[in-house]
Amino acid sequence: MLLGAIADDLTGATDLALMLAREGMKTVQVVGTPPSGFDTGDAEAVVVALKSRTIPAAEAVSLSLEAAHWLLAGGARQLIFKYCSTFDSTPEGNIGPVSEALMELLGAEVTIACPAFPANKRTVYRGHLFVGDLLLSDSPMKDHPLTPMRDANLVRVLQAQTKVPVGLVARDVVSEGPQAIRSSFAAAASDGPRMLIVDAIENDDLRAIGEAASDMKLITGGSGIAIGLPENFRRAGLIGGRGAPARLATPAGRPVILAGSCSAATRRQVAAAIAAGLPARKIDPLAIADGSETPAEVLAFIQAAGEGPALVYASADPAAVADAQEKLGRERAGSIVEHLFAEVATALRDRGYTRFLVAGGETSGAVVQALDVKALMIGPEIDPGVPWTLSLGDEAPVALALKSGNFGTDDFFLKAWTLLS
Ligand SMILES: Nc1ncnc2c1ncn2[C@@H]1O[C@H](COP(=O)(O)OP(=O)(O)O)[C@@H](O)[C@H]1O
Ligand SMILES: O=C(O)[C@@H](O)C(=O)COP(=O)(O)O
Repeated sequence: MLLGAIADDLTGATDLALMLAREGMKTVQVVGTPPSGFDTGDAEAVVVALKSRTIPAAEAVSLSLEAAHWLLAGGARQLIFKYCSTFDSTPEGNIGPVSEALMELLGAEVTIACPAFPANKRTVYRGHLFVGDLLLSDSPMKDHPLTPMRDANLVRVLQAQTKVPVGLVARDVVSEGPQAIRSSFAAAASDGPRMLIVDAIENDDLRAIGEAASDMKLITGGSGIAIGLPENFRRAGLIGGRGAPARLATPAGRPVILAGSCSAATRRQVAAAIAAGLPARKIDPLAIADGSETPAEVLAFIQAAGEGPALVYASADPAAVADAQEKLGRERAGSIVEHLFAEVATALRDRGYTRFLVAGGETSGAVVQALDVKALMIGPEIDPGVPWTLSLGDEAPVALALKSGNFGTDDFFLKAWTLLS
């Protein structure tokens, strides 16, 4: 293993693994930190998927350190801490505390923090994060059920989460290329530990940043920050050229769509699927809480829906989410939905379902944990940041498309299936 990554949620891990695979590294994604001795085969990059984005900071730090120790023991020469391209975090973290702990572990004087992912319209300019044409704080992320993002100034957001001084490498420097960027890292390091937000508005910026960071022990950011890293290993003669994208041996079996994301993109995808005539059932946290909606009923609906994919969705608009959270509490409203999806997914797998399309990072984490999937092979890209994957090491493998809430075109739930044989 050359490159080790720790991702704070499952869809984020898949997004990063796809990026590394596309850039020519043999990449495996594992779910949680595996036991020592776990075989990652000939993987050149390994991404550990955690579910640590919204848990208490101390727990996130401890899980991330455990993953880091495992990756280092496996030979990783450089670590990436992958978080969301919309910098999803709470005022307490967990981006700051985890980055700080990993810097300490690695003895890193300086690290970068760059969530830019231009293919999905996330750009950073003058330290401010844009989602398409909107500042993060004006985007639908301001209403996220678990991590509402109300400030687009990343220097300020990150500084509130860490005692390590946070600085900025602005686009003026980035556009001068790898040499200038590297000099700005060195200047920051000479002043003591630093976290640097780095501007990037296009892939060429990210490739230049990647080249400049070839010697950096820890790199943090969205999947975009990884775009230039495989080339460093290729230049050093450590990896081969870019191969053809992996083909998945898709298991025979029935398909289902489980959507727990309330993002604007997922809600559009739900609407498009319903408009196209997919059998669909909406579930509501309040109904689950009072017992009027049960996993058994949801299961019966899916099984009765026929051979094509049925859709079960909790996706709701910000007013409905706020109402559920007011009555149940933010955490319980989320976990009650996640538990239902987890239970339904397990029952479906036991009944021969093998193709799962899951929308939402936390939701995917809950489903994959329930299915007891230990590792994933990355398959064809459905849309930027979202591949089909195949569970590894299972007697009865399942195909999983784990969709980040905000990713994918409106017809994602319809078109994804065409990539499976
Ligand atoms: N109707 C709802 N009301 C409140 N919370 C909800 C509702 N539907 C889903 N949730 C919760 O919102 C969270 C969405 O997070 P996640 O699955 O990570 O989606 P995303 O990828 O969009 O961030 C999950 O915890 C999910 O259970
Ligand atoms: O970086 C991204 O945007 C994604 O990889 C990601 O982390 C998304 O998280 P969710 O929106 O919670 O799925």
